[in-house]
Amino acid sequence: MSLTEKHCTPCQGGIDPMTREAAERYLADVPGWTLNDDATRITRLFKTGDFAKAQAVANKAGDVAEQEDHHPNIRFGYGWCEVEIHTHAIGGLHENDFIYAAKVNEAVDG
Ligand SMILES: C[C@H](O)[C@H](O)[C@H]1CNC2=NC(N)=NC(=O)C2=N1
Repeated sequence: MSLTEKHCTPCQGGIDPMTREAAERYLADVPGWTLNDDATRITRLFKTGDFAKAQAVANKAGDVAEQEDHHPNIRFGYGWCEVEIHTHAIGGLHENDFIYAAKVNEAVDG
């Protein structure tokens, strides 16, 4: 099953975040996203060209968050929007983060 066919499941903590090796395998399925230095979060920087398109990306990423009950940090400005996600409950990455990233890609890139 592809990541876009899955749904984020509630994560209450009490489990370990995924390893860097696991995260690197998932990363191959979410083009444009990068892993941070300590493998605890993933980020995608969208270059949009103007403010309205950046705001539209932020809104789409926000809509996916509410649909999936999995919430990113979003920053945007003129010509750019950065979406960053990790699983607060475990202080690192879970499959939910990659499901979220895949759905943002689908919403923004089509
Ligand atoms: C019950 C519900 O799934 C949790 O409160 C969710 C809400 N959204 C969340 N979003 C993120 N990014 N991490 C979480 O641990 C998280 N927890």
